[in-house]
This record gives sequence, C-alpha cells and structure tokens, in this order.
Amino acid sequence: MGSSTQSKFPVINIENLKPGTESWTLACQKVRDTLEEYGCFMAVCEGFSQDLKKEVYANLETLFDLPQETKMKNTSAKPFHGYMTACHTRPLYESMGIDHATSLDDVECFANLMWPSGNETFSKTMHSYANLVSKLESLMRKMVFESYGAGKYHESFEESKSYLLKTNKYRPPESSETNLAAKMHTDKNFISVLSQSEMNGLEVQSKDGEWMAVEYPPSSFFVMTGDAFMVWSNGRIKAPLHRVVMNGHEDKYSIALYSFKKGVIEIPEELVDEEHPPRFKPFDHFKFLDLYAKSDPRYLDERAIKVYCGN
Ligand SMILES: O=C(O)CCC(=O)C(=O)O
Ligand SMILES: [Fe+2]
Repeated sequence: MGSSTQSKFPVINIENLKPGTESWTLACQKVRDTLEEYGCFMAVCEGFSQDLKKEVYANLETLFDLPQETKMKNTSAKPFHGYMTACHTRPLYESMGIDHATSLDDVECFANLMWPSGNETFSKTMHSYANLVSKLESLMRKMVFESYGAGKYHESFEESKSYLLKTNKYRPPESSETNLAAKMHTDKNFISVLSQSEMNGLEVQSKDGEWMAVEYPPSSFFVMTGDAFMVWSNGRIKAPLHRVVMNGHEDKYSIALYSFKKGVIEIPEELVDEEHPPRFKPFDHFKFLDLYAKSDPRYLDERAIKVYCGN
C-alpha cells in the first residue's frame, strides 16, 4: 500500500454544550465548518473512559473468538447488518453487525443468538457503548442542522433514524498477502462514529489525495460523514474516502455506529437557492443500500450516490 502521512485531524471537544447558549452557536458553526472542509473530525468526549473502552474491546475479542458457525447465525435482510465473514476479496476482515444496538432488548436478543444462555456482560457493555455514541451522533446532526438554519428537521429525523453497531476484526496479513484490509470507500450512511482498539489502521484521503493515518487521542471518537449526509447538505459536506491498512502484527478491532434514515432523504429547502440548485434527487436510504450491496457495476465505488440520485 502507498505510504500515508501522520496527520492531525481537527479535534473538537463536544462536552458541556447547552443548546441556546452563545457557546453552542459557536460550536455548531465550528462543527459545520470542519465537516465542510474535511468531512470528518476527532471528537473528544470524557464520558468515554479508558475502562469502558477496555471492556468494550475485551467483549469484542470474545465475540469474534466464537466458532464461525455461531457467528453466521447473525443474519439480516438488510445489507451489511449481519455477519460478514472474511472472503477472497477481503481476506483480513470480518464484521458483525448489531442492529438497533441502542435497545437493550435487541442487544440481548443478539447475545442469546451467540451464547446459549446469553451474555449479560456483553449486552450491558455494548448497550452502554451504543447509547453513549448514539447521543454523540444525534448531537452532531442537531448541531449541523441548526447551523444551516434547518434545525426544525432534527425532530422528524430522530423519529425515523436507525442505528447499526458494526463491529470489525482485522487480522495481520501473511507475507504473501496484501495489507489492504478494507478497500477505499465512502460510507453510505448519514454519520459514522468510530473507535478502534490499540492498533491503528484507518486512513482517510485528504482533498489533495494524500492518505492520512487516523490516530485516536484518549477518550475520543472519529466522526465521519457518509454519502447520505452529502445529499442532505446539497453537496456542501463531502463524505471522505477512507480505507484500512494493516501495518502491525496484531489483530485490530474497531466499532462503527452508523446512522440511517428509514424512508426518503431530501435536501431541505433552506439549503437550496439560485446559487445552490439541488444537486441530488430525494432518495430512499435503504433502497440505495440494497442496490449498492448488490454490486451492480454502476454502483460499485464512491460515485454510487451520484449515479443513483445525482442531478
Ligand atoms: O475499521 C475501521 O476503522 C473503519 C471501518 C470502515 O471503514 C467501515 O466499516 O465502513
Ligand atoms: Fe467505512
């Protein structure tokens, strides 16, 4: 794999923000400007303690250590939501989705599928993690909506949102294998909030085409926008291209909380004017995901969303 640059992504402390205050308005502007410039940033959140992080990743190891046939029980009608086993096109990578992980019932249901008598520690840990991260996702969305003068759409989005907790394991390559563990792509959801175990590997492409390695300070999450947010923002926010490259000799674990919208996503009228004609048609989020997952050659790469609903 080509070399990457150690980089510092913008870091934003998102604690103690109270809607309606002056510091809230300034923070909303900062988040929006940063997303328009980079499509991503590092969010520091003291609520994500080292203890919780350790617990989360210990539980993930236990999960991925389960036999293949057990993990395969986690199927889903929605693409990328179930278990994805390593295969010849991505030999280093396996992934396990937990749909609606902000609901304790749904996490317990998943745990009952994986362990004959459930796994209370796993359920509690992953549920608290999902809740913490979903609050962050919702806050980021609210901040950006408000800064565009489109805050009134936040409530209805909340009612139709859907969260997927996607957990990933990457093994180091053998000497004959590529170290590209996940090929370059943009995320297809609205916002992704990511964290990873001690091993680095995520790289994001800058506007001038340089690959930049993502390094997580303590108590941080990496916030990245997906194609759906690009459509909503009428192209103001661009979903960054990213990939995973394995450089070390240990397994890497990561978790992404993905937000989706059930139903149609469209550009709010507040983001359309003579200077900014609509660049995308309204589209159904899960129908787009279905088509993307079917590997229709027209929809394979990061241009998929433009081919699907671009004007
Ligand atoms: O594992 C990571 O750090 C990123 C994974 C990723 O890009 C994805 O799941 O979409
Ligand atoms: Fe991704």
